[in-house]
Amino acid sequence: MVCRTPDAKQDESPPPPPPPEFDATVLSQQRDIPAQFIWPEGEKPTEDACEELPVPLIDLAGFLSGQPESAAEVVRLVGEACSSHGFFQVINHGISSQLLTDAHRSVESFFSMSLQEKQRAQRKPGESCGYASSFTGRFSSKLPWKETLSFRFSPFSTVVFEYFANTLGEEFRHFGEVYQDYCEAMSKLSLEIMEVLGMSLGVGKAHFRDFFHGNESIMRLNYYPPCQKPELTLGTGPHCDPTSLTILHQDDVGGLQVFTDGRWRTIRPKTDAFVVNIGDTFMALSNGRYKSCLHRAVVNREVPRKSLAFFLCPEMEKVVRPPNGLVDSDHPRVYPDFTWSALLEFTQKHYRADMKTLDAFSQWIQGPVAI
Ligand SMILES: C=C1C[C@]23C[C@H]1CC[C@H]2[C@]1(C)CCC[C@@](C)(C(=O)O)[C@H]1[C@@H]3C(=O)O
Ligand SMILES: O=C(O)CCC(=O)C(=O)O
Ligand SMILES: [Fe+2]
Repeated sequence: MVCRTPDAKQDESPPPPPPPEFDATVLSQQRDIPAQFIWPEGEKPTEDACEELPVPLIDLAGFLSGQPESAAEVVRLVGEACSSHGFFQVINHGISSQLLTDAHRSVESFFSMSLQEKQRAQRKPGESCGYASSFTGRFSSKLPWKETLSFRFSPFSTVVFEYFANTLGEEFRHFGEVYQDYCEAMSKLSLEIMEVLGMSLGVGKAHFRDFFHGNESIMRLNYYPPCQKPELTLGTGPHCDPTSLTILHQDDVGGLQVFTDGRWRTIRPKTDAFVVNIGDTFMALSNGRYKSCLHRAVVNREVPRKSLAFFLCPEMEKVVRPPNGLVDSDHPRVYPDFTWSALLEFTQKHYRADMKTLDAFSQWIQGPVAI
């Protein structure tokens, strides 16, 4: 593979020095926010974005219990949503409300710890897992107003449980238990959704479920502290998820916005629903039929916001290629073969994920070095 460096994407002029640290307890109180957190004019939050985006609310009960008529309706609604913007919500998904409550409580207790304690899990440069207080060491401008804790999940292992016990210590055992259970439930739900996606694309129930059977996924806890200048910054900047399928649960605060039909609109939180969206890797697997859509998260002056994101990803070295049924003379291949390990490395080392990640990556893996 011949690699070339993608075009410089930011920081054309020398940026001011980054703030030493994003200590939420200090920064949330400040009337003025450091320059590195101020986003450019065209990317700042817009007031009209509070309008609600109508995304289908899909009741999975009938599909999960094998009722053919409900299943057909689920398949139709999911297919429609994924062909237009790739976002939908699911209810009656089989995840217990107790597990969700525990998962949100644990987010609260983790991020309420002192910066020093959280930094025991500090994310290392070039790695996608660990604790990050904003991305002060990683990017030098357009910093997100958030803290995150990310870790890997793979079925048939206790990798999440071990991560908490080994990285943070025995006293974090309980977090490990909660998130091991949560990730197992998310992986199961994502494979069920893969059945729906396979049926809606006409390649059969098993194709994508089998493809993701041994997934190597990422779980991310997002914590957005209050900000005294929310109109100047973003919690998560505009991006399409490079991963395959995202299952998001947001608390009742609100802040998720999606860009469709030329404008930003909000997906309001619903306690009993998960927000599901197609990521770039699934867009490639569907040969461009299903859309990975631009979204972001805004912050507010008053209260912290929490969200739990499970990013379904294929096994690292599995070739991402659409099934034969989705490729023909009317539908030639849109993206080259690639592995998730290469795309992940691209987003961690060479390119800051945005709305063009997949196109930039496709060029990068195919293109010769430009001299
Ligand atoms: C593989 C990943 C990279 C990011 C985390 C997962 C899936 C989504 C990506 C991300 C959230 C997209 C927005 C920008 C980003 C830098 C962020 O704000 O967190 C992205 C993640 C990352 O690179 O850490
Ligand atoms: O917190 C949210 O609502 C969205 C977060 C997000 O898009 C992400 O982590 O990829
Ligand atoms: Fe996202």
